[in-house]
Amino acid sequence: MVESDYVPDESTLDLIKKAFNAKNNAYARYSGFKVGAVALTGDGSIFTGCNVENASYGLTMCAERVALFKAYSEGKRDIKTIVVIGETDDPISPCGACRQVILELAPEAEIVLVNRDMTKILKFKTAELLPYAFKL
Ligand SMILES: O=c1ccn([C@H]2C[C@H](O)[C@@H](CO)O2)c(=O)[nH]1
Ligand SMILES: [Zn+2]
Repeated sequence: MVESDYVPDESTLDLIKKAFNAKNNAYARYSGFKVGAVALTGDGSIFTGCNVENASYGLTMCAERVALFKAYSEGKRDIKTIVVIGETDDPISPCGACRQVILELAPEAEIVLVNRDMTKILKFKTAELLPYAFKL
C-alpha cells in the first residue's frame, strides 16, 4: 500500500479525472452515494463505471464491477489499473464483493482509491485488498 502522499503520474491522474466524471452517471437513488470507476487495460483501453442501484437493494451493482465487467465483455482481460472514487473524506474502500471479483478478474492490477476531492489517494495491489481469499 502507498500512503496518501502518493502522487499519481500524469496518466494515472487522467484516469482519476475520468473516474470522477463517471461518477456523474451514478444511479444512486437509494443511498445518494455516487461512485465512479475506471478500468485501464494493457492496450490502453479505458472503461468507465458508476454504481447502479435498485429498489431491491441487493441487486445494486458497484461502480468498479461495472467498469471491470465492461472491459471483460469487450474481450479485454488484461486489467492494469482500476480507479475508484466516491464521496467520502477518505479514499473509498471497495466492498467485499468487489474485492472478491477484482481478485479473480484483475489479479495483477493496481487499485487506486481516491477521496471526494482527489486530495487523498491510496494505491494497492489486488492481493492486498483480500488476504486469504477464496479461489478455485
Ligand atoms: O466501492 C464502492 C462502495 C460503494 N459503492 C456503491 C454501492 C451503493 O450503490 C453505494 C452505497 O453503498 O455505493 C460502489 O459502487 N463502490
Ligand atoms: Zn462493491
